[in-house]
Formats: sequence, C-alpha cells, structure tokens
Amino acid sequence: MTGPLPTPDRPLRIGTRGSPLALAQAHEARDRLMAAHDLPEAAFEVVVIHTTGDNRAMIAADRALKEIGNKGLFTKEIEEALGAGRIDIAVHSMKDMPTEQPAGLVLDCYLPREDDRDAFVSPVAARIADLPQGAVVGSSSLRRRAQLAARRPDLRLVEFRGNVQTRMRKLEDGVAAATFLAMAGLNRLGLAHIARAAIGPEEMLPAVAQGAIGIERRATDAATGALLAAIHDAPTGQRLAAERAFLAALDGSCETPIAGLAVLEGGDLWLRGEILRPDGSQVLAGERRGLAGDGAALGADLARELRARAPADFFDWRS
Ligand SMILES: NCc1[nH]cc(CCC(=O)O)c1CC(=O)O
Repeated sequence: MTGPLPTPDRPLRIGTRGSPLALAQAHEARDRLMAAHDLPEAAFEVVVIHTTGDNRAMIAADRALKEIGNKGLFTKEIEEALGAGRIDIAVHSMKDMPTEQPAGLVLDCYLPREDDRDAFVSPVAARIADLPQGAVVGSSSLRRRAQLAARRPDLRLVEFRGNVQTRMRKLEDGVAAATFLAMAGLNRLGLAHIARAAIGPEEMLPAVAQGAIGIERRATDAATGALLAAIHDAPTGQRLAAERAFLAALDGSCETPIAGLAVLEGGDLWLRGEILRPDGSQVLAGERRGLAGDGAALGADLARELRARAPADFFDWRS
C-alpha cells in the first residue's frame, strides 16, 4: 500500500447514481474492496449523485435518449464530484462510459465481467423468432432497434424507457409484445427470471463493454490506485481494451448503432464488431483475432476495416 487504508473515521467515498442497478454495482465494488483489504463496511460511504441523465429521463420519460442528450449524460456530474474531491472513486456501467476520460481522472479498474448477453423479455414469445408478424417491440437502444430491424423488418419498434419494473408493466399492459434488457443488469438485481431467453452474440452482438463495471479515480490519488489494483480483473481489462478501442476509432458512444464483443479463448482475444444503419437496412460486420495484450490495436484495426467498407453516407446518422 502506498497510503493509509480507509477507516470509519476517514471512509472511502464511493460515488454512484441512485438507480437500483447503480447501487447494486456500487455495493459490489465496496464488497470486493472490503474482502480484498479486510476492511469493515463502515470504512466506506456510498454517495448518491443525481445526473443530468436521471433528471431529463424523468422529465421526458418517453423521449429517446439520443434526442435529449449526448455522450456522458449519466456520468458528467459524477466525474465532476470526483475531480473536485467530493468522492474518492466512481463506480460506472462501462457500457455508458465515453471512451475518453476527463483530464485528471483514470479508469483502469474493472470488476469481473457479468453475463455480456442481451435478454429477450416477453409475455408472448420465448424467442425473437416466435414473435408474431408485425408485433410491437419496445426499446430505446439504437443498437438493439437496428439489429432487430435487420433481422425482422416486419416488427414495429417503439420507444421504451424507465426502470425494469416500469418496462415489465408496459409489457403486461400490452404496450409492446417484447423488450430487451442486459442480462448483467437482471442478474445483479436478482431478476434473471424475467428473461425468457439469453440471446447469444451470433444472434445479437451486445453493446461494447456490456456487463462490465469500471471504477474511476483521480490520477494523483496513488493510495486509492493501489487499493483498486487489488480488485482489478485483468481478463475483463483485455476484453474491454479491444472493444473500447473499436468504439473509439468509430467515434461512437453507447447511443450509436455499434456492437462489439471480445472474448478470450486460451490466451487469445477474439473481437467481433458490427455497425448498422439505424433502420437495419445495412449491417457491416467483421472480426479480428490476436494476442490478449493486443486488444487496442485489434479494435482500432477492425474499426478501420469497417469504415473503409462503409458507403459514404453510412455515418450520416451521427450529429
Ligand atoms: N444504457 C443503460 C444500461 N447501462 C448498463 C445497463 C445494464 C448493465 C450492463 O450492461 O452492465 C443498462 C440497462 C440495459 O441495457 O438493460
């Protein structure tokens, strides 16, 4: 250790959003730090921070997120609190994180990745293929909407927002016949039974970094850096290096129709990526295999290939 351990008198302040999933993730980070350093729960303080995304999502509950915000919508205030020293670490869903961090902050601690697949949720069908012709599907994710439109152009897509309970009620009320959620979120909330099926990556390639939790800190805070190093999961780091380099080289965010998944096979990394037109009329997919430590280069290289293959107007959906 390069500094004093947190104590009940000087607790490590963990910044997080206040949603049930965000809190579950903050508690998982805290529990892993407690176990790794033999610390009591009182040595940690969970600080809930309200973000622009939370506020606007409430005001405009039915508007697509892509219309009301941009990159970092759910992370800006948390990163400000971290930079200003009001919290010591920030726990994030890596899927929602921009590919670059503000000056002075580092994000190099990842917890072991949860299930990276999407979940199919529906009271009327056991899988996508069983949905009746023309069925209504709710999703606010540009990626999932584009992927679904590519496979099933007959389906009607509608915006779907709110927490898991709200979405389940909409399904019960018949507002839509099906929706999608991340398996990781359901698992962390103890709601895995809600999934009718987990969708494999061959059927629906997940979002970059789906299922991964990252912990951010101040670059100058060496003591916290040492504390976090003990709980960092290196395989998750290697997978995310590939996926996030792919996303960064496409200048994408979690609100663009881009999918990417890297897995480790033996000592090797296998990265698959795809970019879609929002209406699903065109999908460009590719893959790379390489050394586990070469993820960043593999991701950038795959992005280069897809960019080169994309027609001139392919990226017009980006503002
Ligand atoms: N963009 C929202 C978001 N960010 C992270 C998760 C789930 C947990 C994860 O992927 O790690 C979700 C909800 C969802 O997609 O169902």
